[in-house]
Amino acid sequence: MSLGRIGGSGFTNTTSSNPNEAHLKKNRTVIDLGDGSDVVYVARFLSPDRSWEWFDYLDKRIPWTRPSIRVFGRSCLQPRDTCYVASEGLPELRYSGYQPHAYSWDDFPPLKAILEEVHEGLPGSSFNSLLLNRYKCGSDCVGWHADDEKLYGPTPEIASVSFGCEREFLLRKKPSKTSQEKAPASTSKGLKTKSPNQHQFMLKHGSLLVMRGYTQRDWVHSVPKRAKAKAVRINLTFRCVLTEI
Ligand SMILES: O=C(O)CCC(=O)C(=O)O
Ligand SMILES: [Fe+2]
Repeated sequence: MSLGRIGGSGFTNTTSSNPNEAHLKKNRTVIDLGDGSDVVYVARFLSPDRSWEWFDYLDKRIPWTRPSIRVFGRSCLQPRDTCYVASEGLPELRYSGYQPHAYSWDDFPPLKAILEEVHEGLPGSSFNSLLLNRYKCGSDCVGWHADDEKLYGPTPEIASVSFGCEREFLLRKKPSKTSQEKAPASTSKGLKTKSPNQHQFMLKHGSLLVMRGYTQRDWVHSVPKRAKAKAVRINLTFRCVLTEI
C-alpha cells in the first residue's frame, strides 16, 4: 500500500472505464464549503444487501471496546464502541487521552474488501488506517470535533462509510478569527437566511461521505444523540496516517 499521500483524490473529469467510478460520479453530491474544503456524499455507495452482510460481520466479529476518554479534563466513558485498524509501522493514534490498540487488516478480511471498494470509488486515494465506531442506540453519539491530529497532515481526506440505522451527521464551521466573518448571514433586505455555516446529512445504510481539503482545520462535525434512533449503526472512517510529518 502506498503511503504518505496528502490531499483529496478529487473525482477527476477524465473518462473512466471503471463502472464503480462512473456510478459514483453520477450519484455524488459535492458541497463546496469554501476556502479549499469540500464534502462529497454518495447515498448508495454500496448495495443494501452487501452492506447488511458487512454490518452483520462487523457487529459480531469486531473486538469492540468502550474506552474511558478525557473530555475537558474529566474522564468519562466514550459514548460509543470503537476499534482501530492500521497498517504496520505507522505512528500511533492518540485522541482524547486514549491510545487504541492497532489491529491488523489481516485480522478482518472483509475490511480489506470494503477498503478496496473505497479505493476504487476514490481514485488516487490511499488509506492506511481505519477507525470503527458502533452506536448501539440513540444515546450513543460523537460530540463536536475535528479529526485534526497532526499525524493526518494539514489536508486529510477522510472517507466515512455507514451501515445500519440512519443517523444525522452535522458539520459546523469553526468560529472565524476576523470580526467581519463573524457577522450573521443576511440578505440584502436584511432578512435572516439559513446559515451556510452548517450542513446536515442523514447518513444512509451503505453510504459514503468524504471530507476533503481544509475541512478538519475549519469545520467541526458530530453525530448527535437521537432518542428516535432505536437500532445499531456502524461507521467506518478510513484515513491516511502520514509516515513523514
Ligand atoms: O460516525 C460518524 O459518522 C462519524 C465518526 C467520526 O466523526 C469519527 O470517528 O471521527
Ligand atoms: Fe470525526
